[in-house]
Amino acid sequence: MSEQITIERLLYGDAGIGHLSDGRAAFVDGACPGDVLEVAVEKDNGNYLTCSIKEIVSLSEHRVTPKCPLASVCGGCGWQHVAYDWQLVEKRANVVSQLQRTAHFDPDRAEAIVAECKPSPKQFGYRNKLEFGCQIDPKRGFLMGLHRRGSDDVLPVDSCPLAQGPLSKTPKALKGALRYLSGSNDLGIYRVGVRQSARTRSTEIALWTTPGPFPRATVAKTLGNAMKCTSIVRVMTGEGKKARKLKGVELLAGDGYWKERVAGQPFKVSAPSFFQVNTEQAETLVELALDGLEIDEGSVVADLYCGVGTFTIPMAKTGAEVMAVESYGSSVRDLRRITEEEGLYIDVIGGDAARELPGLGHLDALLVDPPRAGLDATIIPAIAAAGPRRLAYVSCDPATWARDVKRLEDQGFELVKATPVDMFPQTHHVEIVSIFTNRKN
Ligand SMILES: C[S@@+](CC[C@H](N)C(=O)[O-])C[C@H]1O[C@@H](n2cnc3c(N)ncnc32)[C@H](O)[C@@H]1O
Repeated sequence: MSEQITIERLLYGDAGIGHLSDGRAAFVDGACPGDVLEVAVEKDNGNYLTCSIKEIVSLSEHRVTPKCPLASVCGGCGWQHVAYDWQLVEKRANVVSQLQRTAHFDPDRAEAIVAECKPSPKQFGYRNKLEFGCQIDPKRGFLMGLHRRGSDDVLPVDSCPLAQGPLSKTPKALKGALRYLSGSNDLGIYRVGVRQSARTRSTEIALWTTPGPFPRATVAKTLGNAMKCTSIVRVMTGEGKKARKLKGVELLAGDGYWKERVAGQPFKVSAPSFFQVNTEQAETLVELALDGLEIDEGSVVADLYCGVGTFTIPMAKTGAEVMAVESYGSSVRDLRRITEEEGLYIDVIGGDAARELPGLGHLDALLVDPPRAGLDATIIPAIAAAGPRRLAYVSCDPATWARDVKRLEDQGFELVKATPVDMFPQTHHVEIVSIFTNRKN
């Protein structure tokens, strides 16, 4: 049985939402706001229905033709069929809606606080990194590709239009070389990451493998012949559930790190370390956060979840006294190396942010940029106790961010500005730079 609906908006995901005549919410993958669709119910999830498109009655004015022929099946970008200006509108609307629903903001306050979404200078060709899943198929042999939408299956691809310049064409070259290398024996490669900078020309291939014998010289030679790169490394981790546990990094050829420049600042990044994938928009994040923190020479500040120091280094260059906390060893080592090379004094602390914060004493300003899960509940009172006059919270997940906004406001902070930044055009993802003042200061 099918029914006609109009799509009202996009969800924080790949689906659009409309309502059936009985009032129930219908989530429709691949829909665009303004589309009039004949849809069929595929699954009743209790408070919403998953529906599929049976027929397009009329197309929305916000629809465009996707650039990539695999856009409807690839898990990489679910919004390619939506015009870019409308993607920005929907991203901002998602942030406003989370403030209302999760942080219980009055609609007028939420609208006033959330700025326009900052567009990415590049709508395609913006990614400095591509990551491919690999598997050995009993019939087809070694497979490498992106993830098929809604599954863990590998979708073989030859190129990706989200990647910058020559990086977009690397899947084809790499796939051929790795297929050749894996022809006679399984090398245990389960993921391949390639980072390439448009600014420094540095290109690194990282092969993520399980431990075990590995023909290092042959792999280095074959990959080096397949594509121009400045570094090739093997990252060894545990197997299955232990895949997050890093067992070591082996240099196969070249530098052993990837080089990028953000706002003139060079960074040398090891393969396992996190780095923002849209370099130009990383500069927007830094600018917004530093503007909001209002720090200057002599301020005592901290950067929690600091990674390799995207925010830490510019903070230190203001002349402020900076403490930086990061739990991942590879990033801690990268930040210490940059700090030394730049001749900066930064107290780089390797450890858990919630555990380390109480030991940092009083702070004039604080920046937090946690992973998707947001802030651990135990860190919120410690942030209040540190007493920063200004707090910048950078987030990649509007739902956990809005939860934490509520908790921070309950502890005496006031959200004064939130700017969505589009780091990931053609996808539902959005980054938020939010600034809080401290009512107790
Ligand atoms: C979203 S990234 C941000 C990194 C950095 N601010 C940047 O922009 O490049 C989050 C970082 O938090 C680190 N992290 C995750 N959990 C942590 C914890 N409990 N304590 C400290 N750092 C943590 C991760 O390793 C990662 O480097």
